[in-house]
Amino acid sequence: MGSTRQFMRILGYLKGHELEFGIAMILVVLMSYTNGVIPVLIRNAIDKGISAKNYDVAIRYALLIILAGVLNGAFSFSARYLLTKASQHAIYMIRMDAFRAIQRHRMEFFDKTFSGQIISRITNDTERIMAFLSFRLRMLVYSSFLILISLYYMLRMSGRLTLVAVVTIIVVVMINMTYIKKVRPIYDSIRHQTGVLASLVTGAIAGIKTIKALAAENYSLSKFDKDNEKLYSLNVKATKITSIYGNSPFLVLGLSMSAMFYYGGKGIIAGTLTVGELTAFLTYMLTLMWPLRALGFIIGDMQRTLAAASRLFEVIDSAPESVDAPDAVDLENPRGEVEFRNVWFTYEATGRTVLKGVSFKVKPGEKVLITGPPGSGKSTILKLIARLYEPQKGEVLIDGIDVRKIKISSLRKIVAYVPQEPFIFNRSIKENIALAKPDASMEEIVKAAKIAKIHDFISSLPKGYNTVVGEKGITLSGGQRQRLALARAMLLNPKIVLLDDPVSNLDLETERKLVEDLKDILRDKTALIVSQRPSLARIVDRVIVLKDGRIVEEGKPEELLKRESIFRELVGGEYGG
Ligand SMILES: Nc1ncnc2c1ncn2[C@@H]1O[C@H](COP(=O)(O)OP(=O)(O)OP(=O)(O)O)[C@@H](O)[C@H]1O
Repeated sequence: MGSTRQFMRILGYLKGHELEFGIAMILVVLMSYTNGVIPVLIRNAIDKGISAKNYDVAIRYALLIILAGVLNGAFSFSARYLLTKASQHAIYMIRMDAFRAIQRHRMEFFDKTFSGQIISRITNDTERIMAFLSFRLRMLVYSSFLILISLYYMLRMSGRLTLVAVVTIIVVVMINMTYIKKVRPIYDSIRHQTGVLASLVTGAIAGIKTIKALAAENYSLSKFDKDNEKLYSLNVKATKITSIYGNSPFLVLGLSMSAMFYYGGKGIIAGTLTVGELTAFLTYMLTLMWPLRALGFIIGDMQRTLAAASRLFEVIDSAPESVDAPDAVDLENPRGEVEFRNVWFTYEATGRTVLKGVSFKVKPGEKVLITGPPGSGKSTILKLIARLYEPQKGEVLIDGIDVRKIKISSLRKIVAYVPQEPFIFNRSIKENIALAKPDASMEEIVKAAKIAKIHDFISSLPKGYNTVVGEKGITLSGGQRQRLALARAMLLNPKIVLLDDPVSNLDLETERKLVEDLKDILRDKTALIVSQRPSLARIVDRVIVLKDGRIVEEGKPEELLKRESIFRELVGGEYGG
């Protein structure tokens, strides 16, 4: 039942190309006919032409055989073209749907799902559906009709020989289905193992500096060797099964042809069968061999195509339709006030409660430093304001409105969130800055870069804003990455800025400069900065100290430093320098 639904849903993606698909299927049926009729033509050529010594008739049938072959080729070419075109379009639509759905998914989905699995949905699973629509379905229809047409003509010639053919058909299809069942898990392991090797190589390349620095090449090599060996053994195993099962249908064919010779020969001697008819039977067996093997393969593999479809559709269906609540509002002219009211939060992936009744209020334009030991929940606070996650209990409010009631498009303009390790895409600097507003003018981009104080650096590059950064472009230093991320955040002129550890991994001098500039960058903005670095305390109005998901201290930095405080302990003697 579920399978039929998946199947119909796949076919549904052919919308707009139904005519091409329909014509292609008719052509496939015609293909089966032109192929299935050839043995009959051969029979006639022999019986009515050669045996009757009527060469004109023999030549006429020979020409008809050629015509059938030419038509078969033309039908095959057109059907393949039309089907591939229609199914490529269907796959294009499925991929778009899947990608759109993936983007709509909540952060919890990415916490729980391996990225490799998501990639596999969009690549392997769609490929499988594609193969089904363009190739397997064609083969299924072609083989089924060819078998039916052949059986029809065979039955008209000899019931006994047809019985031999039917037994052969059943045995060959069953051998191929068994083969697929046996070899499938091995091919799955091969695919998995190839993935393992690929990720080992990726890891080794990404971590090449560390590997070389630690002289860990041999360890890396022996790990690779072990997995490579596993892949080798699996391939040998698969080849063994393929050799056995790949050849046994020919043995069955040989036996059945011998049976046909036996019964057919007897028939010819008794005058109940003609030489042409026996030749036609033997030709049918040879013609059917390939379609029979394909049929076994397709039937054996059908369930997997449907499983791939159901995995893919699940990713599509489980994505929320819209992140906006029906009564969500646009927040015009925000003041920039942030408030947490008794917020409790647990990450679904681990079930750990990381915020336990957090309440605080940040006034418009106020700058707050959130500090505390590692893992105390500081970054989580920022993620809740940006609504990457939602609290299970309590409320996060902006200007007194629950963030869940603010349209996400509006929230993204008001709140700029710069994560701890901002991702730099392998594109131009211009595109990297304009991520949140791809149609931003050059003026806006330059303005944002100037605010983040990275304009001078960009201008000094030979290709300026068109310089490609990231993996295959120039490599940015830690400070430059942070500033690029800040420029990206400033582009929409947000009222609230959330900075997650902006100075981690920076050397002291770069840190000093960035902190100094942040004073300017954050002017007129509400800012929440997560950091354990004391330098940032100099530019904030207030400090919130978090420990184990609870606020344990709050106050002006200079006041906290004067008295015995956790903050003073955390900062030690570093503050003020
Ligand atoms: N996506 C996630 N899924 C599950 N657990 C998470 C996730 N993100 C963070 N955590 C866990 O939640 C706890 C709080 O994390 P958070 O990043 O908020 O702490 P933090 O105080 O910012 O830490 P640090 O200073 O080390 O960055 C940590 O124990 C962390 O391991």
